[in-house]
Amino acid sequence: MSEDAVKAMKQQVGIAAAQRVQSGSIVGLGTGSTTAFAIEHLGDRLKSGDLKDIKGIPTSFQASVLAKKYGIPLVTLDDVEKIDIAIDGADEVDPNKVLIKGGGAAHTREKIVDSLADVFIVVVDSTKLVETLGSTFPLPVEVLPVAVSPVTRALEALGGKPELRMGVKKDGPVITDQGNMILDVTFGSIPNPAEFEKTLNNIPGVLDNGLFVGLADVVLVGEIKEGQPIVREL
Ligand SMILES: O=C(CO)[C@H](O)[C@H](O)COP(=O)(O)O
Repeated sequence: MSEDAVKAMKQQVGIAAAQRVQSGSIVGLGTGSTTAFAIEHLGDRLKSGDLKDIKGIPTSFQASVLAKKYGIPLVTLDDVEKIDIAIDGADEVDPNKVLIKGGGAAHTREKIVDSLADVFIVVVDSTKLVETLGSTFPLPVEVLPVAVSPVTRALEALGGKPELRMGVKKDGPVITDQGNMILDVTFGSIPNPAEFEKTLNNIPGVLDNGLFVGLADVVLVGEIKEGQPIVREL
């Protein structure tokens, strides 16, 4: 599939999710290129007056920068008791709406925000749909820098092949918004994600992993049909 086609699907699905936000809502703002289209569209709706009085809770510096660019007022988790709706992308989605996230190294904060939302909408293009999790994308695990070596060994003992994520246009490892590091772990497949999510998070030094189990309420999928981007619900 061409880059332009993937971008068109991401844009369409981002816009579709932003259309579901109602005035007065507290909105969790996810991270990534698909959510960026949703944030932009929320800004457009605020500007046109179609949407009023929303407040965003960003899941990363990226989301916060985009929200400011598009005029979305921001609040923190200390300011609100609940989040009405969260919109976030994913790297893999299985038929049970279980996700792998963390391609943007933001999954720890994303899980906090997405799990607090009354409605969590996942926005993906059709290339993200898989039968078995872990088959196309390694599982990101956020790790305290001092624990990278022991956590690497623990992940290997669980059958994974961990690789320290390295920066692009930066020498050395990727440092997350929280000051930690990311191990991208290839498992080949993850047949029991609910149990595995807990097993991984029990390793001392692991902050959180990219498995999102039982959190997604709605998955919107961007597809190309007869040459045009369309959106359907999984
Ligand atoms: O989990 C994420 C960031 O940590 C992203 O939502 C995920 O990587 C999808 O990104 P994109 O929309 O750019 O494909």
